[in-house]
Amino acid sequence: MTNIIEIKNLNKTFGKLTAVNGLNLSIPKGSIYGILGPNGAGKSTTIRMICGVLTPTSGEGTIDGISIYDESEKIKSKIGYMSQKFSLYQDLTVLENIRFFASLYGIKGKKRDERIKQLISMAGLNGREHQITKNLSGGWKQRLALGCALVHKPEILILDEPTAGVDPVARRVFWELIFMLSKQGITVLVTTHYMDEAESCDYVSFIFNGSVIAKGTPKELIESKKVETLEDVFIGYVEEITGEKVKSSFEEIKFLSNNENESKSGSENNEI
Ligand SMILES: Nc1ncnc2c1ncn2[C@@H]1O[C@H](COP(=O)(O)OP(=O)(O)OP(=O)(O)O)[C@@H](O)[C@H]1O
Repeated sequence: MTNIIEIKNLNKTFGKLTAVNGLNLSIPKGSIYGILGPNGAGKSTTIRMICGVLTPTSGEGTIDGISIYDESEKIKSKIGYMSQKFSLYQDLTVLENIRFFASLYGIKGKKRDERIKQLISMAGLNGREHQITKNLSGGWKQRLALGCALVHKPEILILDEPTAGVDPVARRVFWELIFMLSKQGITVLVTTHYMDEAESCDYVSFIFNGSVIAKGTPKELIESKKVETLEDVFIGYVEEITGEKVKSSFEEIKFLSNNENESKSGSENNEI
């Protein structure tokens, strides 16, 4: 199987902080590849280096054979990127947003109009073309952002927590779109904190402290740890590395919040 993304021993430091530390990733063409990891693990920093917008401190990386150091313009034409913030112009209409993204990639005239029609239909936005973006619900904004990310027909779609803050129905619809795009041959790289989404990926990598600590298909990972779910695998690795029981820290949180509640109700009582 050909790997469309190859990352070897990638590092990124910000001053004294090492955000990405000897990271390796091999992403097969046409796959849905999930990156999981706690907050601050280095997921977004890795993605920014893959997209060619952040220069690595050291290490190697190629996107479809193109070095991430040399030819960021060529890389950008191959990648569609969507972040959790959606990067849409809130005061523009649906159509104007897609047109704007098309103009960024130099897509004009008949080709642009045909492409916009396809994307509106793919995202299920028919009838909403002239709505102002800020009036759309989170789920519609998300699908519009996906349409904008696909306007230049990229081979790779990179999604950084694309479903953060949208409701379960919108999440399901969004993932149906991802599966459809994957069937069309697009490689999808997605970061997520949702384990059900991770289990929908062909492969996943767990990132912790800037390094990949485990990778494989969801099934392989679950079997290797002899547990029930990917969440159990994830928690197992975090416990192994930190030497701390995640369960007990949840208990501590519960204990703390109970105390907080007690003192809150106590102070309310005092006020009465
Ligand atoms: N431009 C920057 N300057 C300084 N530190 C940064 C910068 N960007 C990221 N970091 C730090 O690098 C570390 C990794 O951050 P990153 O955003 O890659 O994590 P993440 O895994 O995407 O987290 P999250 O799940 O919260 O999005 C964090 O400690 C973060 O504060």
